[in-house]
Amino acid sequence: MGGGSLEASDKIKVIKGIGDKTEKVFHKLGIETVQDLLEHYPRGYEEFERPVPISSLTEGITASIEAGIAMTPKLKKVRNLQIVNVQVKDSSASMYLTWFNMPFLQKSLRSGYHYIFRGKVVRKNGVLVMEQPGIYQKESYYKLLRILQPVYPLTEGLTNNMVTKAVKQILSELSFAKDYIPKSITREYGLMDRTKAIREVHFPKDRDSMMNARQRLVFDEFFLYILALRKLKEKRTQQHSEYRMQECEECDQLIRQFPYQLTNAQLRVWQEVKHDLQGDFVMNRLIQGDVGSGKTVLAILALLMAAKNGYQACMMVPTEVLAKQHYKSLTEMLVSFGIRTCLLVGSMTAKEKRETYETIKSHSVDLIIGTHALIQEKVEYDNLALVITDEQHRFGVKQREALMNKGGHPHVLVMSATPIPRTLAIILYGDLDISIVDELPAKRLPIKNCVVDTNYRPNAYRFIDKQVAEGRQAYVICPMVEESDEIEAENVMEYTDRLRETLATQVVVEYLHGKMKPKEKNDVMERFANGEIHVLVSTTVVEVGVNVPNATVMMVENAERFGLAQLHQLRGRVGRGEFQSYCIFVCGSSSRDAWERLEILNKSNDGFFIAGEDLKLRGPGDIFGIRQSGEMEFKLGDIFQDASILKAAADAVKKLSDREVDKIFEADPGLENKILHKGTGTL
Ligand SMILES: Nc1ncnc2c1ncn2[C@@H]1O[C@H](COP(=O)(O)OP(=O)(O)OP(=O)(O)O)[C@@H](O)[C@H]1O
Repeated sequence: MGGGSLEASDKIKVIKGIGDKTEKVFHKLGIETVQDLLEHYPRGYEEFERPVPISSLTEGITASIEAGIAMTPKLKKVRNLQIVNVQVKDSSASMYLTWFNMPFLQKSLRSGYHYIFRGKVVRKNGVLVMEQPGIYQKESYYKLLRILQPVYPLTEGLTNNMVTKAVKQILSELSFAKDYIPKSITREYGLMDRTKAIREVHFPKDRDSMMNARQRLVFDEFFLYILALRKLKEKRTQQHSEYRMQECEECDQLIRQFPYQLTNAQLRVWQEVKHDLQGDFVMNRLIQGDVGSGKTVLAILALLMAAKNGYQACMMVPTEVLAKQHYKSLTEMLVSFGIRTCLLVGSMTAKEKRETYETIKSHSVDLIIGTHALIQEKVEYDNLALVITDEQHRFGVKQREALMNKGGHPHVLVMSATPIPRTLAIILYGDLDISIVDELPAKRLPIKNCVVDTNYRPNAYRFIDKQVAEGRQAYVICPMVEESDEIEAENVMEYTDRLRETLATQVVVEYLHGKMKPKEKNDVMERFANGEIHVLVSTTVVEVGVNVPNATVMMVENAERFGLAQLHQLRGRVGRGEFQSYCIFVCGSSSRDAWERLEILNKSNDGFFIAGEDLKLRGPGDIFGIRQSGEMEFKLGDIFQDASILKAAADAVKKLSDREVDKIFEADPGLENKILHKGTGTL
C-alpha cells in the first residue's frame, strides 16, 4: 500500500504522536492495533464551507466563522467538567465559543489572534454559542474547502484531528491489506479492490468513489460474518437433545393465572417452543416480536417447563436493571409453583457471588437470572437445559457460546424486538428457527404521539404534572452526546434540576445515566418501578426492555438525533398497561428532513412499518444516516439500508465450496475468532 514500514498487527503505539496516554484513549474505543484503527471507519463526512458572518448564524446549524479572539479565555469547573469560554468577534458581531475538557486552550488561544472556527451553533441561556468548534489557521482551512473530510467516532480525550493524522500515517506506511474474498467473487459482484476501498473510505476522492468503497467494505463485513456463521452451523448441526422434556401441567395453570388472555400469536409461539423442548433435537429458536408484544411471558413459560422437568435454566439480559426486574417478576410469579430463583450480576460482592455459585452448583436453585456474570468461568451449572438470551444483540456470539458450553447442549431461545423482515432474519440468524409474535395484546390502547418543537415544552410539563396527579408516571429522555459520557451525564443532571423547579412541588423527579454505579441505577429504577419516583429523566439506558406499565408519558428531547428504531424502542416503554399512553417527540431542529422522519413515528406504532418507511426516506444516497441502534451492529453495514448487499454477500457465501471456506480461514487463523469475538452479529 505504501512505504511498508507498518504491519497490520502492530500496536498503535508505533504510530507517530501516539504515546502512552493517547494509546489508552484509543483502547477505550477498542482500538489496539494498526488494523483496528484502519477499520475505525468515519461515521460520516463533512464538506467545509466558506466562513459566514457571526450575525448570520442561526440555532442548530453547523457553520464556520472567521473571527478574532476578543479576550483572554476563561476556564471554569462545573462538577467534573472543565469548560473553556472565550468571546470572539468579526466585523458583524461577537459571540461566545465553548470547549469541554480542553483546558489547555485557555493558554493557547491568545487575545487578538484570528482563526477560523467551525462548529455547531446552539442556544445556551438564551444566546447563541458555538460548542466544541474546530480551530483552523486560515490558510489550512481554505485548502480543505469542498473536500470530503472524514468524521470519526470519538471518545473523550480524542479529537477528530488526532484520528485523521494517525490514519493518514497508516495509509502511507502500511505494507498490505488482506483481501479475504476470492477474485472470482470480487469480479462477479463488481467490487472495488479492498486496499483502494480502505483508502477511499477514509479520504475519498469524491462522493461516488466513497460510495463504491463503502459498498465493498460493507460487502466484506457481511461476507465474513455469514462465512463464520456457516462454520458455526457446521459444528452444531441438529444435535440430539439431552434434555427432552415432559408436558408440564403447571404451564397451563400459569397461563390460566395470568391476569390477561394470551394472544393467539403468543399461544402459537408457545406451542412451537413447547414442541421443541419436548422433541428429539436441541432447540435453537429466535422469538421475534414488536416492543410490548409479550415475549417475556413466553420466556417465563419455557423457564417454568425446564424447572418442572428437574433441570436448571437461565436467562441472560444486557443490563443489571433489567436482570433485577425480571428476577423480581419471575420470583413472584413462580414461587407458588415451588420454583427457586436466584440473581447473579456483576455488582454483587465477592461473598454474595461465592454463595450464589454454591447454590447453583448444588442445584439449590432452578432458575438463574443475570447479566454476563452468568458466563463467568466460576459458575458451574447442574443440568443446564435451557438458555434464554433476551435482547441478545448486546452480547457477542462468543459470550453466548460460552454460556452454552456450560451445559452439555442446552436448548437456546433468543428474544428480539427488532423488526427485521423474514428474508433478512433467515440470513442473519443462520441456523435459528424463527417464531414471530405478530400481534399486540387486544386491550392495549394505541399510544398517542406528537412531534413538537421546543416551544411546546411548557405544555408538555403541564401535561406531565396532570398525568402524575392522576397517579401515572413519565420518562424524559435527554439527548445522547457522542463525544463524552460526562457531558451526557451533566445534561441529564441539569435537566433534572430544571424540571424539579418547573414541575409541581410534590412531583418526585430523579435521573438515570450511564455514569452511575450499577447499584445506584438499580436503586433509582426500583423506586421508579414502585411508583416512588414520578418522573425519570434519563439517557437511553432505559431503552431496553424496561417494564413499568404505570408509566404513560415518554418525552424525548432532541428526538431528531436518534434513529427511528431506537425511538420506537423508547416509545415501547409506555403503553404497556391498561392506561392511555402518550409519546412526545421534541424536535430541536428546524430541518424539514428531521420533521418528516419523526412524522413516520407520529403516523404509526408498528415497528416493521417504521423500519420500512425510514429506509425509503433515507434513500440510497444517504449512506451515513443516523445508525439504527441495537441489534446487529456492524461497523459500516446497516442491515436495513444495505439489505441488498447483505443478500449478495449471502449469495456469494453460498457459492463457495467447503474447501474454499476453509482456505479463507486457514489464511488467517485468528479470523473466525475475531469475527465471532467482536460479536458484530448474533447466532
Ligand atoms: N396477552 C396479553 N394481554 C395483555 N397484556 C399482556 C399480554 N402479554 C403480556 N402482557 C403485558 O404486556 C407488557 C409487555 O409484555 P412483555 O414485557 O412480555 O413484552 P416484550 O415483548 O418482552 O416487550 P419488550 O420487547 O418491549 O421488552 C407486560 O406488562 C405484560 O405483563
